[in-house]
Amino acid sequence: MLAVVVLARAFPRWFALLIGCIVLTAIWPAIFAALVAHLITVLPAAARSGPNSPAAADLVSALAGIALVLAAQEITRAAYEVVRWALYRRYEEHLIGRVIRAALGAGTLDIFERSDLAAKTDRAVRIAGLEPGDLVDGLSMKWPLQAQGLAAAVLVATVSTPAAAILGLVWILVGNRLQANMRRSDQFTWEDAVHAASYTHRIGLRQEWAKEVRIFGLTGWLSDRYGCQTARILAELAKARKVGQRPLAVLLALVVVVNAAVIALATRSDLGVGSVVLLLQGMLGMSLLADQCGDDLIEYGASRVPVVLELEHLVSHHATTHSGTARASGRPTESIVFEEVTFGYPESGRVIFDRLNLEIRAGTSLGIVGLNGAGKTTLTKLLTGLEVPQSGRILIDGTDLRELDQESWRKSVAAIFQDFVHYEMSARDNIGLGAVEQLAQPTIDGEIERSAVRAGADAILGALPHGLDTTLSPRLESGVDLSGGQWQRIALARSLMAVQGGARILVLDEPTAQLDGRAEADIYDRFLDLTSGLTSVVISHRFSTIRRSSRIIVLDGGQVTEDGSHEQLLAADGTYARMFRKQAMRFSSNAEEDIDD
Ligand SMILES: Nc1ncnc2c1ncn2[C@@H]1O[C@H](COP(=O)(O)OP(=O)(O)OP(=O)(O)O)[C@@H](O)[C@H]1O
Repeated sequence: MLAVVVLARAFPRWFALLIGCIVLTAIWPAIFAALVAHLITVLPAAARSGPNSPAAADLVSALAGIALVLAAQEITRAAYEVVRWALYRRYEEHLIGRVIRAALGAGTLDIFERSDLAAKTDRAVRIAGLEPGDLVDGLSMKWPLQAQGLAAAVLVATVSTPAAAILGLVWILVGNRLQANMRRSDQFTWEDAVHAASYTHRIGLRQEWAKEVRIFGLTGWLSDRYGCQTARILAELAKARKVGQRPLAVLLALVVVVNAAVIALATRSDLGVGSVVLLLQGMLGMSLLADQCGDDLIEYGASRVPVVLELEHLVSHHATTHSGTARASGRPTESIVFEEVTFGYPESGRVIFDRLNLEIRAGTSLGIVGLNGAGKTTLTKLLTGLEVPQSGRILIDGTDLRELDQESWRKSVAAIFQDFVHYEMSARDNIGLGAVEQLAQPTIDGEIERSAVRAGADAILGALPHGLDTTLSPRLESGVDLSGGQWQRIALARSLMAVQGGARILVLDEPTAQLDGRAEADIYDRFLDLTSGLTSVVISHRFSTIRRSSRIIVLDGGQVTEDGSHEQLLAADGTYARMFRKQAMRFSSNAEEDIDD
């Protein structure tokens, strides 16, 4: 019912049209039955009294009426299909759009990380997108049949009201029992078991997992596991279906008895032939009151709505606690200050930063060094507002980040993380999404090409078979794949688009790890040039990259343990100097040159 209310409120006019079509779909067969009964009644008199008699005229009118009803039925059916399809598409777009808006509206990553929110988010994202339009299809199947069943009951009532009432009651009881049986069997199948089985089969089929699945020889294991999971679903289904069969059998026996009783009474009474025909047609039609056609689709489609509403509720509550209204564009002009910032990921129990203090002057470049897990990425997530400190403040030109409007703050920040997205879209979109509001402008291709040149990605674009229109995915028709290093240059070009679009802070979290040392050095030389005047934060395990930053900090144990230029840190002869020397030795022996201890 809730899902129907959501549907009707979202598209009141289309919903009203659907109801109109359903009512017509039910009315035409009832009128048809009444006309046939009338035809049978007048037929003998018309045959007796000749072609010019009133009875013959009556017969012709009945025939014309039948022809009109048949035509009207076809027209209604065609209109019904148009309305059903339009409502289906609109509703799908509406509900999936609500999930996307809710998931993105959260702003921070809490909805994926906090256990009380993550499970609900995952469920909503997983379930809500799965053909919510089935609700419309189900209603479009079920309601016309129910309406036809009701119209048939009216026909029976014109002959005998008690017969209509008793038959109606019995058929409704049968319908309810069938529905209860179906619900019981669906409860098991729709949710987690199906999800688990579908995850298993996806492991075997996803391209990004294909190498590992083959190398570890998982094929047999996966198909066995999938087979077991499916067999379990089917066994549970069969078990669930057995329950409730006995009361159903009793009800069906009652249907036979009541129908037989009504027919016996009708043959004994002095009903005319027309009334008997009407009664029989009505009795036949009343069985539609118990029809289950469309029920599973309705259940399936309607089950999407509560999870979407729940996600919206959670996110709206959460979003208001984390977003302010102060304008962020143009900031920072002075500084970013971490003041006594304490942060740990929800659920982990581990404190990553304990009263961290750090000032980043606007317009400077900061390099961050630290061992794996020291909190480098976490620091940039706090800076970009993706995570919120448990205590302490992050001040942007003296204003608490929480007081800034988060949407405009995000526009001020361009960040490329280690796990940046490989969009299965055109090269144009892959770069242009850095400044999404410019994507529709006619000058966008020129801007994209400029960013590509700056990121050293122009040669990659030049080699694409359809230029910027080429889809960067081998999975899609005429799409191409890129190497890890080529993807990184594309991602860099995207971040430079964001800078062109007005971003004042650029965060690069090791997006060049797959480039060779020389290519990386080349990119960073350009990068520092291009970002001079902007605030940039670079995380890298390579000293050849990090040493180019005017200021470098070492993160250790949730604190800044060293702070200075490359030369100053070498002179201080601390952790940085030790790590640098170790890497320099490896580098000179042509080995891996990552920061590692
Ligand atoms: N979403 C998360 N939920 C829980 N713990 C997390 C999450 N992300 C990171 N962590 C943990 O927080 C700590 C800091 O992680 P972070 O990614 O910031 O380190 P890092 O210095 O960037 O490491 P690396 O050099 O390996 O990239 C690690 O112990 C990590 O396991």
